[in-house]
Amino acid sequence: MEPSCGSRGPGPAAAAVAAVLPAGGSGERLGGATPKQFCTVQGRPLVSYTVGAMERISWISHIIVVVSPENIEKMNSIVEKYGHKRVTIVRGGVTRHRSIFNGLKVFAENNFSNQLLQKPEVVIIHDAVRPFVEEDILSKVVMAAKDHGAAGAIRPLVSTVIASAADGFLDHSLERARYRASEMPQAFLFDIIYEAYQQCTDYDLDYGTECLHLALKYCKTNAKLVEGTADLWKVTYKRDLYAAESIIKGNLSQQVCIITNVKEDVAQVNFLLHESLKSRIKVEAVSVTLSKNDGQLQDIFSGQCYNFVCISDKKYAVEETQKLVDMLEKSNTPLLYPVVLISVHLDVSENTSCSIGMEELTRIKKFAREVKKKNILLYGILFQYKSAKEGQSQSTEEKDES
Ligand SMILES: Nc1ccn([C@@H]2O[C@H](COP(=O)(O)OP(=O)(O)OP(=O)(O)O)[C@@H](O)[C@H]2O)c(=O)n1
Ligand SMILES: O=P(O)(O)OC[C@@H](O)[C@@H](O)[C@@H](O)CO
Repeated sequence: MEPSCGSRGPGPAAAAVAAVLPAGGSGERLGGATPKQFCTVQGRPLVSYTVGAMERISWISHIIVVVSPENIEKMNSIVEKYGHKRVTIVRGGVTRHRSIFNGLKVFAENNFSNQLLQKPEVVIIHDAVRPFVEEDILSKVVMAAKDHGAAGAIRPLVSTVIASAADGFLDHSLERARYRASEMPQAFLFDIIYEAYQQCTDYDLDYGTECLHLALKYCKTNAKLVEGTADLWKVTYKRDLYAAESIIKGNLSQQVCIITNVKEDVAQVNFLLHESLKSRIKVEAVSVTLSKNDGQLQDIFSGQCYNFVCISDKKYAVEETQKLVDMLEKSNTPLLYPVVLISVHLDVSENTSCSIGMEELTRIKKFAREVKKKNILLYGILFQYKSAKEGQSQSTEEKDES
């Protein structure tokens, strides 16, 4: 009798999508006492970057992180520290397949927290140690899973695959162009992959490495293969962690948060700067009143943003800048990587003497020397505008030359 492996074909456009992130391994190939998913990059556990990547996608309703029993508390503290939402932590198994199966059960059976989550139409399965996953590939595999029942990201093989004979000599080699590396993310109609796991043998669960194979073997579902990007690789060896750190640093340097107060003309500068930067780097523009919105800024700082442009029209911008530095320090953002803080002081008045502006910049320069010891690179820019009738405008820029 054909297994009841769920219906195929296009589901409702707004159908629920959930993600299961297996994070229950011990990371033997990487070495060290800490399982690789909990190794920190820029002070933040690797798994948190992957959860964050999923959280940035609004149409993923639930994120199930599957960890070994001894790491449940650690995962809970990561979720709390980094403010992860939509996350349910589930107990892992002794193999990856068993962990994934445990993650799926939370939608189908009472899990240990007795919380039954709404069953999604489509479930994404993505290794927690593949932190560089973007919405585009996730959307592609989810749409393909809706139409075909299963889908998975693939990449060209780098090395040729060969088969060795029992005597340790070459038996044959595969024609590399005909084969692909199976990567993650993968996506499935929930009923198909859940049914497949329910029919799995212990051998499958203990020695298998391929979810797409289970859907084919037990639900006769040929997964749609989707070409993925180069950064879908899995952190497996130490070198992969170094590579991940280099990519994360590169990503951080491409993010800036523009902070202004809510006054109209300053907010206008915020808008113009955002528009001019957004085509080149990832920009977040925030208009807050520093003294009133600590919470909002704390969220930004704990969001691991590493570059800030603070635009102020206050008389003494250095006090505003000091407030930001204090909040940055309170946010426990690990300043392992230089934080760039550009303090832009807009001085729109009729009879501003340049001396006041220069005094201000000198104060900022002195402050910059102090905060540089904390790995915060502070720059001050002063924009002075004379009244329109004089038709003059001056801008002076002072950098910390120390
Ligand atoms: N019992 C297991 C084993 C692995 N995984 C997870 O499956 C993903 C991919 O597996 P792999 O790279 O093999 O991780 P490890 O098993 O930890 O690595 P190793 O084989 O080197 O020990 C990882 O996120 C890992 O945490 C899991 O959830 N449960
Ligand atoms: O075998 P490992 O546990 O190292 O990693 C799991 C990988 O096999 C898996 O993530 C992809 O190959 C896609 O199935």
